[in-house]
Amino acid sequence: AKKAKKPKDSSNELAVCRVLLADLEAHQDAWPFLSPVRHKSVPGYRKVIKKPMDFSTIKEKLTNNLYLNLENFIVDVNLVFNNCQRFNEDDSEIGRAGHRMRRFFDKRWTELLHL
Ligand SMILES: Cc1ncccc1N[C@@H](C)c1ccc2c(c1)OCCCO2
Repeated sequence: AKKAKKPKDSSNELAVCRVLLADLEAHQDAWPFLSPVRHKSVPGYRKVIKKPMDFSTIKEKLTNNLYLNLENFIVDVNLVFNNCQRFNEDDSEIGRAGHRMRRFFDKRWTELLHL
């Protein structure tokens, strides 16, 4: 027989987003991602990265209710990490920080969702 699917409780999704963002910002490897990349100090960035994203911009969007659900929030967090992988060598300070932050995020949100 078909297993009854658990009803999705979306009421606390935005609270989960706030917890996840606070954890990302507090991480020791978050430093490259805390504020927007200033294209004047990073030559070529504006040309290569079409959709810049960073944790302070995500916080702003969360505060202004621009995320309708957890999915939209996760899309922006992954944009931070995908931009990082596109622009930075894997074997670089920022590249390594990006990989460590992505691993941390993936682990953290699956923990929170499996409570
Ligand atoms: C996430 C990311 N990807 C590619 C380039 C930079 C960044 N992050 C920005 C915030 C940054 C980090 C380190 C920096 C930097 C700027 O200023 C230029 C001088 C070196 O120090």
